[in-house]
Amino acid sequence: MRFIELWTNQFRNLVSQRIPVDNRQVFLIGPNGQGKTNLLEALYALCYGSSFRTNQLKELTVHGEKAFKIVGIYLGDDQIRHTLMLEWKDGKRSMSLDDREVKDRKELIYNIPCIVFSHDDIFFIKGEPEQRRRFFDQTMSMYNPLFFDDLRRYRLVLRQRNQAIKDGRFELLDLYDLQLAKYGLAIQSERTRAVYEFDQIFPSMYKDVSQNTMEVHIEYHPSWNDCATEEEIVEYLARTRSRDISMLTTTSGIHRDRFLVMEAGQPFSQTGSTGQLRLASLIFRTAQMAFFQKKTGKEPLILVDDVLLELDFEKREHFLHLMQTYCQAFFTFLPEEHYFSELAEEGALLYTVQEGRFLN
Ligand SMILES: Nc1ncnc2c1ncn2[C@@H]1O[C@H](COP(=O)(O)OP(=O)(O)OP(=O)(O)O)[C@@H](O)[C@H]1O
Repeated sequence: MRFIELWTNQFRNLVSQRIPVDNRQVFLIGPNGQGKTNLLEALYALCYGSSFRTNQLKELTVHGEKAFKIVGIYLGDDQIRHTLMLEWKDGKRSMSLDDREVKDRKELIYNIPCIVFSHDDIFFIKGEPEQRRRFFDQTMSMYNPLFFDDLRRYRLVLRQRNQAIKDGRFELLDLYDLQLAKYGLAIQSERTRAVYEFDQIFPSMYKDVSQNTMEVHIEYHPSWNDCATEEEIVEYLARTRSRDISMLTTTSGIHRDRFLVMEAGQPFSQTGSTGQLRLASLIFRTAQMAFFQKKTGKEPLILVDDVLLELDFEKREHFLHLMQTYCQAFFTFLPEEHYFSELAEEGALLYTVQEGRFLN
C-alpha cells in the first residue's frame, strides 16, 4: 500500500493544495512551525479518522473556519487506486472510501495500518499507567478486531456500571458484573499473550541499539491477577462491591491493569536516563511495527516526526537498520539535520515545507 497524492483543504496551517507523494520515502524538511507535523497528522487522520495530537477534530480546521477536508489517493495491496476522504463540517465527521460512506472507524483500522513515531512516545515509558495501556491496546487492536470489539464493549459496560453506582441503582450491578467479567477476561487473556510475545521482540531490539548490558523487559500485572475464570471475577466484584460503592467507581478491572518496563528489577522510568528512555520509546514503536508484521505479514505505513535528533550516529545507524520494513514512510526533519541523507534511498521524494506549502 502507498499513498500517491493528497489534497488538503483548510487543514490547520496547510495551504489548500495537491501534494504528490508517490514514493516509498517522503521527506518533509523545514524550520519549526511550518506544517510538517500537520501533514503527518492529516495522513493519520485519513487512516484512522482521528488525530494523534488531539481528541477534538474541530481543532484541525484552519483558525477561524468551521470545516476541513482531506483526500488521499492510495494504491492498495490489491494494486488498485482507492480514494479516502475525511471531512469535518457543521460539527460532524464524515468519511468515505471510494465514495462509499464509512460509518464505523473500525472499518479503517484494518485498511491502512499506520504507526506514528513522535516525541510524546516517551510517555509510554515514563508516563502514567494509562499511557502504556493505550499503547498495548493499540498494538493489539491493529491486528485483532475481536480485541477491539471486546475493548469497546468493556468500556461501555464500565461506564454503565459506574453510572449505576453513582445513581444508587445497585440492583443493576449483578448484570453488569457478568458482562464486565466476560469482556474483561477476554482482554486480560489477550494482553497476557501479547505482552509475552512483545517481550520476545522489544528487549533484544533495545539491547542491539543501546548497547546497554542491562536487560530491559515488560511485565504485565492484571488488576484481576488472582482470577482465572469469569466466575472468579464475578465473585471478586461481589466481594469488593462495597469498596466500589464507597469510592463511587469500579476500582478493579482491566482499566486498572499495569504494564511495567523493568530493568534489573526496577521500573526503567526510575533507572534510565532521559536519553535511554527516549531511545526505549523509539524501540517501543519499532517493536510495534515488527509485532504487527509478525501477526499479519503486512508492512505498515510509518510517520516519523523528527525523533532521530537525539541519537548519536552509531545508535541512529542501528535504529534505522531495524525500521526498514514499511510500505511507505514520511519523515520530518529540520533543515540543519543533514543526516536525513543517511536514510534516504535513491529517488526518495524531498519536500521543503514553508508556511504550509510543500515545494520540491
Ligand atoms: N488550526 C490551525 N489553524 C492554523 N494554523 C495552525 C493551526 N494549528 C496549528 N497551526 C500552525 O501550524 C504551525 C505548526 O505546524 P507543525 O506542528 O506542523 O510544525 P512543524 O513544521 O512540524 O514544526 P516543528 O519542527 O516545530 O515540529 C504553527 O505555525 C501553528 O501556528
